[in-house]
Amino acid sequence: MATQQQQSAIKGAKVLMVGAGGIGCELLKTLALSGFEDIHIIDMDTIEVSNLNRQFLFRRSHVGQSKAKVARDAVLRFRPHINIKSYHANVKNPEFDVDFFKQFDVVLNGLDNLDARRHVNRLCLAAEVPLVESGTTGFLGQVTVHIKGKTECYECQTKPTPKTYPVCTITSTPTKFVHCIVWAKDLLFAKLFGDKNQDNDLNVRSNNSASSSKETEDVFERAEDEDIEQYARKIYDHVFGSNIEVALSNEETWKNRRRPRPIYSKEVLPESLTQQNGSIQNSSVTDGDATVSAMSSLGLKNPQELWGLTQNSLVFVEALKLFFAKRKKEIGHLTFDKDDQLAVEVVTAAANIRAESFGIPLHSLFEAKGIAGNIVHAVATTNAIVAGLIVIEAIKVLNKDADKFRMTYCLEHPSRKMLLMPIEPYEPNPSCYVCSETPLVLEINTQKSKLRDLVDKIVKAKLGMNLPLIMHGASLLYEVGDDLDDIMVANYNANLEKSLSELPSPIVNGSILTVEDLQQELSCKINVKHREEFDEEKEPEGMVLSGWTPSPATNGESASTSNNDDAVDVTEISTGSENASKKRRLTEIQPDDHKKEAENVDSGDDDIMEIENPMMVSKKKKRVA
Ligand SMILES: Nc1ncnc2c1ncn2[C@@H]1O[C@H](COP(=O)(O)OP(=O)(O)OP(=O)(O)O)[C@@H](O)[C@H]1O
Ligand SMILES: [Zn+2]
Repeated sequence: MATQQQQSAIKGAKVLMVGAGGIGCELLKTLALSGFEDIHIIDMDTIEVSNLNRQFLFRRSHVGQSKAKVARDAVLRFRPHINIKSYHANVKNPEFDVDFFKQFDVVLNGLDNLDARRHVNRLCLAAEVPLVESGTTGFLGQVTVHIKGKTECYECQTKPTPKTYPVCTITSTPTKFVHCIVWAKDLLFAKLFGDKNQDNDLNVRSNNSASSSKETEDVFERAEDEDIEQYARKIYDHVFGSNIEVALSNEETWKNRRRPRPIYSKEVLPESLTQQNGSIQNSSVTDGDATVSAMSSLGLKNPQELWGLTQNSLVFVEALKLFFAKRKKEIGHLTFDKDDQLAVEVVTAAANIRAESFGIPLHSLFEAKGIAGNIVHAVATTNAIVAGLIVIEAIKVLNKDADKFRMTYCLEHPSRKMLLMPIEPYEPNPSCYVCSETPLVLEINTQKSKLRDLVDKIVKAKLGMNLPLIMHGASLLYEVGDDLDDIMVANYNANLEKSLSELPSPIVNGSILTVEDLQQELSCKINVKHREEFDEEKEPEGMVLSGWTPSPATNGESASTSNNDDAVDVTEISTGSENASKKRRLTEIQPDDHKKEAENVDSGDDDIMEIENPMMVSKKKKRVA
């Protein structure tokens, strides 16, 4: 039960919730039932059918409507007297500036992406408003409190980078199904349907020795009048047959490895598929229809069924045929999307054929889709627990109970009989470029790299700036904004195409840049070091940003350990219980105190729990005094 003091703090508080999805729905309900009376919600999305299983404020009739508004209306039905204001908008929009954030006593995040989390972190720091950050992945959950100057900010720690695989494992020596999925998605699918000019490590040249031309043909180019099925078979034979033979010819590679088996379409498919079930002539789809499916045109119904080599080969050829017959206009512009059925079919079938070739167990479309789309199925109970923890921390923030703040992990398996693991928050990282003044160091070839490279690869991608401004000494080299006149825009555009050393105020070795984001009110300094060469494999961006040193890892343990070996380029998932218990020992918290807190969140479900990943990092820092 909340004390009198807590109750009045809750009643008088003005809170901002960002995100009205899985966590957000639970959070809004819990806030309202806990006595909060002034709640603002920002969410940019509309409701989808797939949200309904866990975002319980929404019903089928709401599909297509604003999440923020429907969530508001649903809660007002059982708490009509409170004030809830909804914004169907992106939190990165300029109207949500520092002054907007300043009106709140606390900000509560229920987001699902790093970009928006970083943005809100910066606005909370600039506005000096406490932030309670949260995330869930399946059974894993995490809640953290961030208060400027007192605790670490959301960006004090480097976030686990997406899992990557060595190129040669993907192109030549896969040993796991996930390697086949990455190959099918990032190389084959990209080559077939993506931007033709993109770099691609797939061998696309025909090794037909009869071809005399020096520039051997790109097998993936389809001649205007080429029969679609023949084209699909040609691709099949090239990527699963002759490319494997080429790889096999390098004996060194296979000395200590199992040799793959080349597979050709004629071995597994009948001579002509046109009479088969699944001929596209029989399908009734309309041109450009994004719902076309090779599975349905082949009469395959169950996505959880394990297909053999022949079925996968049929799906592969049929899906290619459908892409060229029904979605031709999109070819050349597509990127893999887990919600695009035909794309998932191509990737599943191709990954399975490759897996067969390399002696790797095959997977169903359902499983392959999960791996390709980095899908970790959401667990409603984890969201409910996390929402409860957010409210507990928000109440402590409002009561200024700094010594009671906890970051809490939801565990999958009990650790010391606890499923919720509270850790004392850490103090700010003195070398964090976001909440301290530490300069960054950028190694770059100042003669070759353009200002555009710096803006895209560093300022936007790495520093997460939204409306950047770049200054060198007194010279303004670049800025973005609505109030710029045409001459300024033309100047900045011209600057973007210049190499750094050719700019009106040349950036050379030793230059110090000031980079600012006016909306986030974030400013940082970058010390430039000229470097001639970069390692293409290790430093593919051709520049290296450093100087932002994360605090040292705990006992040499890595930043996080994946518990989902099949997760592809997804932020790695930490094995929650293990990491949290290590942290717990470090921080020497008193179990009883925190157990009480944990028990305040009535999970009602002993089976659940692990840890959420978005912020899962190992660290050893001093505790907040
Ligand atoms: N920049 C942003 N501005 C406003 N809202 C955002 C922003 N980024 C993400 N969100 C919202 O955060 C919510 C996150 O909720 P959740 O993780 O449950 O995702 P979801 O999209 O509802 O579910 P799923 O991805 O599993 O289909 C979403 O409703 C999303 O619209
Ligand atoms: Zn920080």
